[in-house]
Amino acid sequence: MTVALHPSIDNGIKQGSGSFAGGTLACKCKDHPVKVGIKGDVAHNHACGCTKCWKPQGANFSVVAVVPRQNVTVLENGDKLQVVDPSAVIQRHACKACGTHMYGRIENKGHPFYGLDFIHPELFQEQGSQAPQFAAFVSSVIESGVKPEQMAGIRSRLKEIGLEPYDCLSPALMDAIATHVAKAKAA
Ligand SMILES: N[C@@H](CCC(=O)N[C@@H](CSCO)C(=O)NCC(=O)O)C(=O)O
Ligand SMILES: [Zn+2]
Ligand SMILES: [Zn+2]
Repeated sequence: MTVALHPSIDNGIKQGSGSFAGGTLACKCKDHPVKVGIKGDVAHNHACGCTKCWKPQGANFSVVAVVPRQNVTVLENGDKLQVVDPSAVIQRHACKACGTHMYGRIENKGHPFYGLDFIHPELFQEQGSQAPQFAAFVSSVIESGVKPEQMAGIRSRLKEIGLEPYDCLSPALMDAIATHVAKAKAA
């Protein structure tokens, strides 16, 4: 049996339509689900192995992407949201009843990714948003209980479905962070 990464990618990556206009994220509650509206498509969608990103039951990875914060609007049952860890860089607003993370927001204006919110595209009620592009924080799955000897199988399965595995973010995003830091130092 192949290793379970995440239900939305375990049967292969479904490409986005390229013209996704946005949609509605819904939490897992049957009654009074939290709904969050997203304008436009997501960017930098990736599988994330870190311990902080929300993973559906049984998954070793989350699937998480960014959108401009002004494109995110809580539509329904926002009273059920609470911040999981107020000390984290990404403030993840989760449903108190089912635990689903609805959006993660960076409040530190000096952070390289300030202005972007982190969301989980699998929660869209609509199809066609950007597909995952790479896998990040792969080694971090060990912190959630994966055995080091399972890592070769996990990395080869990620490659098999077309997600290059990285142990932090992708080179493009790491370069963007370093560029931001260099500019901040020079200023
Ligand atoms: N080994 C740690 C890594 C946690 C981590 O740094 N996660 C990244 C990526 S989250 C989405 O890509 C991050 O930026 N975290 C900031 C935050 O979570 O506030 C672990 O696994 O816990
Ligand atoms: Zn819920
Ligand atoms: Zn993460």
